[in-house]
Amino acid sequence: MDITSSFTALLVEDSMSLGALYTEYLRADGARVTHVNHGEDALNELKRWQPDLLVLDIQLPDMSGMDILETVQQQYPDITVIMITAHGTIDIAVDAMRSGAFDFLVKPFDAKRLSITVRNALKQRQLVNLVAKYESSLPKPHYMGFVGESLAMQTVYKTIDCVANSKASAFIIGESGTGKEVCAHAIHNAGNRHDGPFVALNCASIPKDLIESEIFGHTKGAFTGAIANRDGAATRAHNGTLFLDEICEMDLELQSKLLRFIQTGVFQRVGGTKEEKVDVRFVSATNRMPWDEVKAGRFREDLFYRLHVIPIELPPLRMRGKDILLLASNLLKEYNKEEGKRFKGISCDAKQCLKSYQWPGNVRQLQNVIRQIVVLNDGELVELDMLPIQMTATSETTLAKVSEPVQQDQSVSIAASNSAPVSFLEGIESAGFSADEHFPAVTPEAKSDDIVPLWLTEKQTIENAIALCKGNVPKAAALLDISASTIYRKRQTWEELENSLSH
Ligand SMILES: Nc1ncnc2c1ncn2[C@@H]1O[C@H](COP(=O)(O)OP(=O)(O)OP(=O)(O)O)[C@@H](O)[C@H]1O
Repeated sequence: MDITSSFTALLVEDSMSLGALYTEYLRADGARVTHVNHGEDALNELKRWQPDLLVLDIQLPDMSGMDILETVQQQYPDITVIMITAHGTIDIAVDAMRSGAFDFLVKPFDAKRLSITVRNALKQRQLVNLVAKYESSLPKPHYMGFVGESLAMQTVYKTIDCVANSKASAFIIGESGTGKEVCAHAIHNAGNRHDGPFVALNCASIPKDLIESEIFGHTKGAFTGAIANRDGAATRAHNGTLFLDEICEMDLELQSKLLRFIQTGVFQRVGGTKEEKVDVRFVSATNRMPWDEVKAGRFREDLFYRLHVIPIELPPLRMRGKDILLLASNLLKEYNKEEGKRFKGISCDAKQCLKSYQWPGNVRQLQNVIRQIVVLNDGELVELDMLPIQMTATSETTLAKVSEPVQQDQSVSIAASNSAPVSFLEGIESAGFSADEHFPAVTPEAKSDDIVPLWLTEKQTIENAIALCKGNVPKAAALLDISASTIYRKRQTWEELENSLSH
């Protein structure tokens, strides 16, 4: 609808005769007009409905028009305001324009003068609306901590916008490093709970026997080491968001306690007898296929339905097209600054390689690659030979597969078909190398004692990295191109393996 041919106006003018006259002028211009004489009445009207146009006298019997303008600017910024002023108050009218009024009219004025000002105001309003509509339809290159303007990411941003204010549980799935934690923060920050707490709990990194107390808290003496009462994540997240990362790693027994809490908002601390009630919005994430976990009996079906109300799928980086270069440029700028380097851009060859690589470790891996380039090289342009060797090898796709088993335990993780798990040797062979070129052939003389189980080799590699990083697990994880939680998970598995071997 053309706003200039039919619009609503609220006229605030204390003189009955002038009010009637201006009402006539405005009606002749196509307005549906409501006229009030007092500031208080104007504020009450604004609470009930918002006009396209507010024609506001500066001097009112009960308050200044400037006070009403201030309220309108703060609470109803979309309303276009025209001030009406007497000769003696022109300075105030100029101030009003500085405070956001569109224009002012000096009394007395005729119908034509009012009509021109109203037309201009409505045209400007129409243009502002048009620009806002156009801007909202443009791809956003940045959104709530995300960088990316691909269609796949725009869909994610739109979903987050839609669900942010809801209390419905959101369930984020995506490969490791795709930004699931960024997404959880975005849901919290974009919604009406953003002033409340955001509490994240990694279900994979907390030992099994501590996780219940981490979620629900404990009372003093509940178990050895519980020397005082302690709030859990549920209490701390009251009126905010509780982010359950790697939810599929949660112990089945605890899943049933969590289910009750999600259904009722009520829980008991470990060792406690009192029930507590909180108001929490749940956001969960996993890099596994949750339904596969349900089918395998590792994830409760009823819990799945409670948490999986709004699914949000983060696409792998290799599916995000131009976002790869957008992210790479952003990271290059950021790391340049941090490391005091002078890189200005990326060569065409290097761009090509970045675009065609499969990125099994997703954005986290891209961060590591760009960081390595910036730290290890000098120059103004990122050249092809600065990229890690596995990226520049001729068959990038296959080599990406080769690196995958080292990335993380992917036996049931989400992976596109072109990066399905392959064993290390399979990968080497399919990359066009014979396994013999890389490893001594297994001759009859080879003793079985010489062969170390793969998990032990992996354990040694990871422990070496942690030692080199002086015990800093997140740093070691970043350099190993895996998530810290993968390390914690693996530690738990090794412990279980070692226990079973020693018994
Ligand atoms: N679209 C993006 N734009 C900018 N940074 C991103 C984006 N996606 C991820 N990141 C960054 O990549 C890193 C990994 O992201 P995040 O921890 O959210 O991934 P994840 O999917 O939760 O990984 P994991 O499953 O291994 O825990 C973080 O430093 C995050 O800030």
